[in-house]
Amino acid sequence: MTTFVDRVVLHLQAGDGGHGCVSIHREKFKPFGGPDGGNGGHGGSVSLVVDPQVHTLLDFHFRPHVKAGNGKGGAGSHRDGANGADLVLKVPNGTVVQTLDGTVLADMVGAGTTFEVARGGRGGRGNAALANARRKAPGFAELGEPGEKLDVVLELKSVADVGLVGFPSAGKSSLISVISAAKPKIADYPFTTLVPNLGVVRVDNHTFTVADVPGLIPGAASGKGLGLEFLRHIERCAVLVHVIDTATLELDRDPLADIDAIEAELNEYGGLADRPRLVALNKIDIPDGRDLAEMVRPDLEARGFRVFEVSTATREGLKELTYAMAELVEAARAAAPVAEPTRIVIRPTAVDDAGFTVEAEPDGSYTVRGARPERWVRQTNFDNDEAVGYLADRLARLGVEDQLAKAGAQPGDLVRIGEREFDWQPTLYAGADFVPGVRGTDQRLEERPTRATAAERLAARKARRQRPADEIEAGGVEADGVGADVASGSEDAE
Ligand SMILES: Nc1nc2c(ncn2[C@@H]2O[C@H](COP(=O)(O)OP(=O)(O)OP(=O)(O)O)[C@@H](O)[C@H]2O)c(=O)[nH]1
Ligand SMILES: [Mg+2]
Repeated sequence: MTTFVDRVVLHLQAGDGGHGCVSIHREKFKPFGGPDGGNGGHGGSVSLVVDPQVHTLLDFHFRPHVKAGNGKGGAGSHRDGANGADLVLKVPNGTVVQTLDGTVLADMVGAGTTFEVARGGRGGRGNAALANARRKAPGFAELGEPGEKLDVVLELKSVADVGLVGFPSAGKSSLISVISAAKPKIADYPFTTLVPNLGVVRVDNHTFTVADVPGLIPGAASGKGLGLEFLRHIERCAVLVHVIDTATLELDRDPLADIDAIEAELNEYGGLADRPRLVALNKIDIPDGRDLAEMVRPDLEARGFRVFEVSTATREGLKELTYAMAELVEAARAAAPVAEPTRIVIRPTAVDDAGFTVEAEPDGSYTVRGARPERWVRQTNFDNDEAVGYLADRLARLGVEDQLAKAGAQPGDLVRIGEREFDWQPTLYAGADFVPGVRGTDQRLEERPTRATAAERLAARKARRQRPADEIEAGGVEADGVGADVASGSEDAE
């Protein structure tokens, strides 16, 4: 059995970043070589790209779990880990990418359009990269970040100039097969077409695309039959053509009733009222059909439709119909902006990428939100005290501690950053990595001298600078630059 696949749920997992390595260079007679732990490789990301050769989402239906490669860990002797392999998935033109709750992430139109859906985790820096003038041999490295993991819905909305609409078996697929090179399945049972067919039609020097979509039945707009799938494809067509079966044997159907039923569904789906429409009365090669077509023609014209009597079997009337299609398509193109060129969909970066927020929760705890603090927490190996100290320094330097204090946090309060919870113990000074004790431990965990925070020291320094010149002269030599604040570096811009 064929499955209708133009909507799939994909489970994506970008690659994890490799861990950074802790290593110290060893050489004979050089017991204290420098740190030489390499960085972890970045995790591979998952991207989608529009490929004109791909027409359905069927492949994803059979393979909904998608994972990009992990980055390799760093190693000693400054060896960086390899990056994980990126994964590029080919999708049909007109694929809409949504989250499970319906937020549109990307609307992929135009060959080559690319969208990075899941970003790989960053590789952790090795201890060589974390070393600086004061922290000469870090006893820790950063962890690799986990890759993004998310579920998305891919939905195909065909992009065609003309959409053929009509009841099942009206002859839509037959029509596209005779006016274009498309060779869809044609059969005398309803719902033969399950996946939309696109055809390219050339009339003189005009070229346009036509979409043959599944048949429509009353109730389609509320999901009956293949209704919504059908309507989704019509949404992007500039021109609609009603294909009507004039020779149906069903007693309760006639061309006027069919058009009413389909218009009612289009109307209920909404947003399609402005599309120009044509009516193709099909199967006039059958005598009863021709009679009926001639009978209803005046009624349809009275309603404002341009009517064409056609037969896909004998090809009668097709030339006039395709000319009229071309005319409407040209008019629609003239009215609409130029077709979108190939473009790259840029992932919207989180607004607060640079900053962070501190929020007091009703239960008395505090939550810190922000891309950087959350990433730093993910990169921290909590089994290593030195790494934890380094995290504390970074957070203090970013101003997280000051904001927590401002928000009213008291020592011992619960603070949440990303997926971690901490008992808040204010770090009393930042940039304190200059007293290496035992490797992998942080001295500050044992002793907590009461000293000014980084911000307080900065303010004090500014105040000193701003003192009038004469006062400084009178006051003698200023001990500028000497004091606790030498330590606050800026090596962690990242
Ligand atoms: N006699 C005659 N039969 C036709 C004509 N056009 C289509 N048919 C027949 O009508 C039947 C249905 O045709 P399709 O083209 O599959 O109809 P459809 O509208 O695509 O149907 P669904 O895909 O089920 O929605 C087939 O048996 C065709 O051979 C025509 O002009 N004359
Ligand atoms: Mg069909």
